[in-house]
Order: sequence, then C-alpha cells, then structure tokens
Amino acid sequence: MIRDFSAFMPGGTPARREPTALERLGWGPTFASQIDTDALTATPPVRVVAVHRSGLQVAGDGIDETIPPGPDATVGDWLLLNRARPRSSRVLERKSLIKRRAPGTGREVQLIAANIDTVFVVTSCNQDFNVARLERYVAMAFEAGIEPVILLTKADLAEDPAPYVEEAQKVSERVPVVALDARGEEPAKALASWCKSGRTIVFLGSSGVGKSTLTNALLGTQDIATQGIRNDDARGRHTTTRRELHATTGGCLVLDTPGMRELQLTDAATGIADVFEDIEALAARCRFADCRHETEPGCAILAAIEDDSLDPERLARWRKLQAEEAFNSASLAERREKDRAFGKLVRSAMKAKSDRKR
Ligand SMILES: Nc1nc2c(ncn2[C@@H]2O[C@H](COP(=O)(O)OP(=O)(O)OP(=O)(O)O)[C@@H](O)[C@H]2O)c(=O)[nH]1
Ligand SMILES: [Zn+2]
Repeated sequence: MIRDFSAFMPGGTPARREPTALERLGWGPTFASQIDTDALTATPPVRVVAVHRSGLQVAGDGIDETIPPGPDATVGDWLLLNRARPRSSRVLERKSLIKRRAPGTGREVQLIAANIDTVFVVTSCNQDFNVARLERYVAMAFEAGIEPVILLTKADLAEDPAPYVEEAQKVSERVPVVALDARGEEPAKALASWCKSGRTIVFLGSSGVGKSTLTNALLGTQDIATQGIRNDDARGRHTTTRRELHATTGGCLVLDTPGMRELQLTDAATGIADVFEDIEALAARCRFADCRHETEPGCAILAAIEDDSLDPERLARWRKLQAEEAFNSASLAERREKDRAFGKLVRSAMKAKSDRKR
C-alpha cells in the first residue's frame, strides 16, 4: 500500500483537501513535528480513543484495536504504536493534560485526559449558577493548558438570561460566554467555531446542567447513554472509569468522561492566578512582598476594595480557592497537619462572612 506521509509532516498541509484519517482523529503539526518519517513507518501514530479496564483502545490510519494497559497514557493521547511491544509504545508530548491526585493517596497522579482543545464549563440559567464554581473550573482548564468557554444552558427557561451572562463574563476577560438552549439545533450552530473537524472538546459541570443533552445535540441521532454501554464488561454495566471520544458528524471529537465531571483543584496555582489576574496584579503593587492583604499599610487590594474597584466577594473566593488548592496539593503527611489549620481557616472565613452580613 502506498501511503502519503506528506500531510503528517510540518508544513505539509495544503489549504483545501479532505482531512486524512489521522487529522480526523486530531492529528496536526504539534504531533507531527515530534517525529521523523522513519518513526512514522515503523511505529504508526494512534490516538487513545477509549480507556477500558482491559486496556487502551487506539485508532489510527486503518488501525482500530485494543492494546494492553502499560503505556503511561490516557484518553486523548497520541502514541507511536510499537507493534512488537505495545506496552513500550511512545507517548507523544501533549498539547494539554488534565490530571488529578488519586483520591485518598499521597502524591500519586492520575491522568484524566490529554490533548483536549476546548473545555466547555457548563452551568444553567437557574439556581445551579454559581460564580465560585465557574472560577474553579476555569482555573482548572487554564492549569491544564486548555481554552475554556462558559456555556449557560436553559436560556430558553429563564425569564432573562442577560444577568447570568453578565455575571459569567466577570469570571475572566479571556473566557467567552455563550447562553443557549442545549436541545435541538442550537448547540451545533452556537459552538461551531470551537467544534471543528479534528478538534477535541469536553463538557464539564454539575449533574443536570445539560452535558448529555449537549453531547447528543452535537452527535446527532446517536445516543451517548446507550452507546456507552457497548465496550464495558459482558453484563453491559457502566464502569466509572470509562472514558471515551465520540466523533460528531462534523468531525469534532467529544470526550465523555463521567469521572471528570466533578474535580478537586490540585496543583492549580497557575490556573488560579490566571483566572484572578486582576487580584494578582493588585497584589504585585502592595508595599510588602509578603502582604496578606488583611491590615497591612500600603495594601493595593484593600485600597481597591475601599474604592469599590474590587468586589470583596471575589477576593473571598480567591482566598478560598488558594487555600483549597494548597490543601489538596499537599502530601498526605502535610495534609494531616494542615487539616486542622484548614478547618480553622474555613470556620474563620465563614465567621467573617456572617459578621459582615450582620
Ligand atoms: N429546556 C431546556 N432543558 C434542558 C436544557 N439543557 C438540559 N435540559 C434538560 O435538563 C435535563 C438534564 O439534562 P442532562 O443533559 O441529562 O444533564 P447532564 O449534565 O448530562 O446531567 P448528568 O448526566 O447527571 O451529569 C434533561 O431533562 C434535559 O432535557 C436546556 O437548555 N433547555
Ligand atoms: Zn496587600
């Protein structure tokens, strides 16, 4: 068989032609630039499209198979498939990575998803709407190196979605906000600029906000709930570890990963700083480098609150996220010690809040 590898190499992509099998899976210059033609022939690139207990399901140009677990890879990863020793397949450097600490352990890191292009942080135009939660998810996306977009579903049920949009826009100047009806034709149109062929997206948010509805709207007639049962164990039971990519008719890849819907913030100091860049910029102007923004003279943050240019609630949320992040990122031993201190901090924050309300 003659294969045209030109499209795999950097700069080899002409403007208008049908996408190759690999491009439909998300292949592009970021990955192509990491390998040479010899490696391409000997070890074909494949993408991990699903993670099962029995192994990694990989897809490539004419390849669709399950390899045993082994490579330190997760759904979305690109591997150079080593046919003789699949466990030794090389994992290509990632564009983005969502990870977390394995629950209940010390420093062990769990890979959740790789090479996601866009995270849609989903909430609804109703009582689910919560700025603190939006900030948390957006920080996580920034930390992972992924572009976040805030999606406000159930706009059709709200008397006026505008106030929700306005609040959501305050999370970060860098994050677009879209309000829509998650059902029917609207998502495919409203999200078209992010859901292009070969792009990989994921919907994150609380239960009931419309993640499955959005996924179904993009996938067309396919039903994700029934589709997911297919590759699980013999009894067709859902397993909590299942993660997989589904292709839309437009060629966009939607990651379905129930385990990722609620995430703790871990090792996300940079992401938090990105979301709260307004506060970080103020902090840099405080007189003392170690200013705690409580009573210090020359504190730029206290000054901003004083002149109403900073919302004290936003400052409180920043403090809380930072404390939580520091707590989650600590090792188990450190955690035990911090446990008490954290409880105290939360209690004093709650008290400060109720004092203010009084
Ligand atoms: N009217 C209206 N209903 C919606 C919208 N989005 C979701 N719903 C409805 O809300 C309910 C919950 O939607 P799901 O898509 O199951 O929510 P989910 O986020 O996937 O929930 P989990 O699977 O529990 O995580 C369903 O009955 C949807 O039809 C919307 O934009 N407008
Ligand atoms: Zn200060």
